[in-house]
Amino acid sequence: MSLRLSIAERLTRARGDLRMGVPVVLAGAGEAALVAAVETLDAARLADLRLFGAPVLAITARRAETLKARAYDGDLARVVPPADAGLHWLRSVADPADDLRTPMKGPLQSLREGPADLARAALGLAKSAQLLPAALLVPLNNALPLAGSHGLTLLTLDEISPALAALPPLEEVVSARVPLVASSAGRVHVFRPDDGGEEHYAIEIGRPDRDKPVLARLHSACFTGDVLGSLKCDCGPQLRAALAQMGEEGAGVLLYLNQEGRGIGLANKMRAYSLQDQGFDTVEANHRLGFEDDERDFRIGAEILRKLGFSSVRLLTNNPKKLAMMEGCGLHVTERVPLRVGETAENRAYLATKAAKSGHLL
Ligand SMILES: Nc1nc2c(ncn2[C@@H]2O[C@H](COP(=O)(O)OP(=O)(O)OP(=O)(O)O)[C@@H](O)[C@H]2O)c(=O)[nH]1
Ligand SMILES: [Zn+2]
Repeated sequence: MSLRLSIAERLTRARGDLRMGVPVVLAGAGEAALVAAVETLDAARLADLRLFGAPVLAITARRAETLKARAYDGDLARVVPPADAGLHWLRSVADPADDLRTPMKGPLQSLREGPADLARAALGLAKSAQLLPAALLVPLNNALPLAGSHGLTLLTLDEISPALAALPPLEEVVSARVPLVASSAGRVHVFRPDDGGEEHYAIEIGRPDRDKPVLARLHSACFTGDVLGSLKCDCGPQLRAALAQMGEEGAGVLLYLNQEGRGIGLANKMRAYSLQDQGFDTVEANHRLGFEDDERDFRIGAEILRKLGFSSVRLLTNNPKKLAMMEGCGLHVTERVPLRVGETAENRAYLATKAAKSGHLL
């Protein structure tokens, strides 16, 4: 018997560490580094990290573009902080909140030589912890003993990339009857991934025939739209309209996927909203933060539908990427059912941007 933790277990632990401001150790390809997320780093930890060597600051090419830093590594830049750079400087590189008010004084110096694999893994880790994608790396000579003696989580490159890309197996934990306004025959199923990550929910209306295409909706969590009735998006009306249509037809499945803010989390979505108040659209705001337009993993929806016994769907959506993903995951989409509701004066520009830049169908 071995009590050695699996990569999935260490990955989840590493996400928690970074969210608490605790560094982790990444090793591989003859290199190793202490890694900390800039967002959660404090001055004392920064000073401690510096005792191990000179840090490098990894940011995504998206963020580098805004800062006019050279991204020699393609999808990312390894920025060399000036010797006197403190926490404030690091935060200004990581967080675009003050880009316009106090622009960074450049030029930023980026590394051109040497491998960028550790930096890439560090950014993947920060993103998957729903933190700003900016990571401080301090090169190490002797990673293993250091991780062991300080109780730090150790991840190796060969295991981290496939683990970040993999879809953790999901299992249904429980389901129970919940009568809804849309239908008295509602049932909520809770699905839990085996890596301790976010749970997702399936709301089954009626008892859909597993041998026929089911009316289905993949809804991504939107706290502001779904719960608060925000006028900035169309999520709340879409959620209720989808359930109402399922109620009228007597059958359907709505997946409530906890991928807030197209996968960047509520804190980052609020950062994006602040940028939108400075004049950037929904896509530009994500990019300035260092994220892609859409960081969701759409495979989760297909996996849950399959687990529930469905193989073909009539999908309620205006997003062609959701259609392509379902087909790509082996779920047959027999029909796209448009879902255009909830346009307001406040979200008109947002919906127009989704149509123009993200390919949403009108
Ligand atoms: N990052 C970011 N996320 C947003 C913004 N506005 C809404 N969201 C999120 O966008 C997601 C909307 O998801 P959906 O309605 O499922 O998806 P969609 O891609 O618009 O596709 P359909 O509604 O199916 O046509 C939710 O997770 C919201 O929290 C924004 O300005 N920035
Ligand atoms: Zn929304």
